Amino acid sequence: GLGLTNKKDENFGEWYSEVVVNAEMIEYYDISGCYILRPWSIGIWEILHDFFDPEIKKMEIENCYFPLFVSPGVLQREKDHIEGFAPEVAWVTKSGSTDLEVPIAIRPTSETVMYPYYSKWIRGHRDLPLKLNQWCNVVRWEFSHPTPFIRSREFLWQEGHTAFASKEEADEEVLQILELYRRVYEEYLAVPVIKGKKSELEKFAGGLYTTSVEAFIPNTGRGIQGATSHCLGQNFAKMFEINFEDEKGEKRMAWQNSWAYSTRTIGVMVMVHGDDKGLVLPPKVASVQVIVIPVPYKDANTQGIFDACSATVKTLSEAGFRVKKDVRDNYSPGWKYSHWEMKGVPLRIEIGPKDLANNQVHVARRDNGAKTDIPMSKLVDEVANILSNIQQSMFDAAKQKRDACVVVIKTWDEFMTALNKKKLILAPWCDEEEVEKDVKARTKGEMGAAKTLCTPFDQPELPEGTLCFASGKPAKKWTYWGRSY
Ligand SMILES: O=C1CCCN[C@@H]1CCCn1cnc2cc(F)c(Cl)cc2c1=O
Ligand SMILES: [Mg+2]
Repeated sequence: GLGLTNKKDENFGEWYSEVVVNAEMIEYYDISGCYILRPWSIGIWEILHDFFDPEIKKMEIENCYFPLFVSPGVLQREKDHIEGFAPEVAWVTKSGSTDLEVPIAIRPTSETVMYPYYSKWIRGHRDLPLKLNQWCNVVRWEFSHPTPFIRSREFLWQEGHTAFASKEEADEEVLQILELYRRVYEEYLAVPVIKGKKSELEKFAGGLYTTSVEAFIPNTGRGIQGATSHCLGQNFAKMFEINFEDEKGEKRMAWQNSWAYSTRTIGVMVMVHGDDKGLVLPPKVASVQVIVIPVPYKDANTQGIFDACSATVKTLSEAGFRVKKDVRDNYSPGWKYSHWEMKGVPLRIEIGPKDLANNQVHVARRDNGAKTDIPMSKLVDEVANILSNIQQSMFDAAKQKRDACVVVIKTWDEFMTALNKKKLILAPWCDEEEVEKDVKARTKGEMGAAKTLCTPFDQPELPEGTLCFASGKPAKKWTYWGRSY
């Protein structure tokens, strides 16, 4: 039948896999860790792009496209950050039946592809700031459990790579981009996120500091990095000789940032909002916001009903809504209700003989199942109100649920209790790397170790004398901890 066989609160992993397939977002592919992204998910990706791309253009960031392939010499240039990643680099070793002289890597990220050319293009201070972005795919041959959207061997992302004359400019942009990532999650995907700074252990090793927006999946009790905005400092400038002559003729090294969000955003949205009837789409990212379904009854003015459906589609699309009608004659209305509920369409409009007679439509909300009648004369305004109410209430519900998972702790025992109850833990920490490593070692297990997720910019009051939950040393900051993806 049409329904899901797995329940979200019973077996989450199987539920998730079923939803992404039944909602026609994903098709599994014969190469492990790779997935087909069908229109229902690419439609979401396009809507997020259509928000983010104009925003970075306002910041005078330009799009470009660098090659997929990385020559080995260049990849090895960035010693300290790639050595840990080497096993996940995919290589082209042959063309046809002939071995390549030198194997070529496929980009897992594009620093080493782009920065030799940043070095060439940046000579004087007038060449700065250089601000480029690319929308592309990247390949990382990960071995940990693949999950559609969340962890795949190939994924789509945007990667921004910017270079400035001063640290101040770089610092400012890091936070501007992070705010855009917050908006992607909170204003579009209706997913609450926490803005913060990564610890020294969790940050991008090649950079100076890493900021991120952190989401949380209540069902698994795991945090997930939603998007990331790094200040690279002058580390890559040193390595790739990206320097410039300043106004005084002094030779200076550029200050750089890099930042990305990926198709992982879509998976987080599915996990947070989905229910036992399938996907639940926030209206702002729904490629179909309203589905119109005719409910003919015997021969009661069937043509009139179909005409009313067409008129409703016309009125709503002219008002700027993304609306479709499902007039297929080989499916019953009931089948169509389940089908479009599975696909998560925020609002269903039904038109039957009674609706026709009363010059009204009957609507059903996907998020809370509420049903009501709307006079045709008020169609546009009512649909607008309902869709914006759905968007807001989905965010509010997700935020309430996430906040209910947060536990503030002071001691190790409280930490372990909260961890085993799948909570998002806010703890006072001495900010020492050795202590973080120690917590990882002490919480190792098949569920994965606990780690820091971020140190939130929004710091609660830290009373004098508060001690670190793990080391007993004086605490320096409140930090979010938990298991993660
Ligand atoms: O997160 C971002 C934003 C967009 C541009 N890149 C940075 C850092 C990416 C870290 N990272 C992440 N994964 C990697 C995997 C690899 F195989 C290799 Cl060789 C390198 C890396 C790697 O540097
Ligand atoms: Mg990785």
